[in-house]
Amino acid sequence: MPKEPPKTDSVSLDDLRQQIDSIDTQIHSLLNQRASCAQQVAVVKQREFEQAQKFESGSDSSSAQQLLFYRPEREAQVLERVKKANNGPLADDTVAYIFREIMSACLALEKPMEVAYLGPEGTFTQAAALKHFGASVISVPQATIDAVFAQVESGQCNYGVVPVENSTEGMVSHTLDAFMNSRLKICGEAELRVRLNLLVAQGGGEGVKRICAHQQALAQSRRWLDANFPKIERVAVSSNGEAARMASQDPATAAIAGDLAANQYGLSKLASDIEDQPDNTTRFLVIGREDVAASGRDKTSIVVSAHNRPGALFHLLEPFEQANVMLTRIDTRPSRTEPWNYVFFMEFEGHQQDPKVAEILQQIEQQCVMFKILGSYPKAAL
Ligand SMILES: O=C(O)C(=O)C[C@]1(C(=O)O)C=C[C@@H](O)C=C1
Repeated sequence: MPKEPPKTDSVSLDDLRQQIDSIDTQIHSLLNQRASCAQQVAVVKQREFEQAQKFESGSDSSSAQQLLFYRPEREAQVLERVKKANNGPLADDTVAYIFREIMSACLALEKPMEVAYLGPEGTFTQAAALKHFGASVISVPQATIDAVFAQVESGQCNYGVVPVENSTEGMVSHTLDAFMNSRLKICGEAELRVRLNLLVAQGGGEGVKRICAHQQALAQSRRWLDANFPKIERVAVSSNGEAARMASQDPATAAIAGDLAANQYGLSKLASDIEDQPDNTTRFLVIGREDVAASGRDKTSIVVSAHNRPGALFHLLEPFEQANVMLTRIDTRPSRTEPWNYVFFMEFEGHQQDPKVAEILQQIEQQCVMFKILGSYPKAAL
């Protein structure tokens, strides 16, 4: 329940502004104290990394140490803590968004992060990347999901963001397939409420001959388009961002895209919220090269191929029931090794280091011809 605003009978506007100025001075000073702490954290991480390397070079251990500035599990814990401790009047999510940006700025002082995403600029994937990492990262557009994987694999970008499923249209099979041939790990997830607009160049709207969008956006607004523009040609293009770019250059082209793309290309809205499902949401995965430590609110994703025998799927699911662990998703994809052979993408609650989850993983591995842990990562906190 929002709190009642305090009584203001005897307070003047000047008094209140003076109070705000004084609070801002304190916030400002605290922000810089926090930033300076983060700078010291970076020095400590560097020192610990060098010590671990020295120790390793003296032993025959082959585990490659990495210097990690971005700590997804710590960020998730900070966001959960501020939400829990919040007494208002600001909403929990609002407070979390503010702290998201504070951490993003602090991390950029430790090390500027480059994050590849499925572009071009203005896509929902870019919006998801900024929502997850905050605005202080350098976001680097890529033309395809494979290119996002390649940028992170080669080390050119620190992390990547790719779409994985939509609440109206289901899974993004290309992303699941890309994991099959990749050594990258899932380091996080982000959810984005996808609000679609019909966009045209400034001052346009008359004489629209085609509506361009990614095929998912066309599918997500199909009924609205049938009702409002039944006779206008629909053209599937590589992304909504690309559709927006095309609309900005041609008054006969309208685009379906989100607010980020509308702002990016200076387009006007002919209509907003045109998605057929009012809670249309897309889920994205953050990919990186390292395993993530447990945050206390985690998920684990695996991809497996079971021995081809009766009850195979039943036996894969049984350990979850026995351990009372929530399976949050299961998808089937062709294995691409031989016809009519399938792999299962499974996602469930808990971290691979939790003894309960470790036991499940062991049981599943015993039943599989192929078994791969894609990663354990914090549940979306925003
Ligand atoms: O705690 C750390 O390891 C930090 O680097 C500090 C901090 C933060 O600003 O709170 C910044 C970046 C990390 O991703 C996590 C947290």
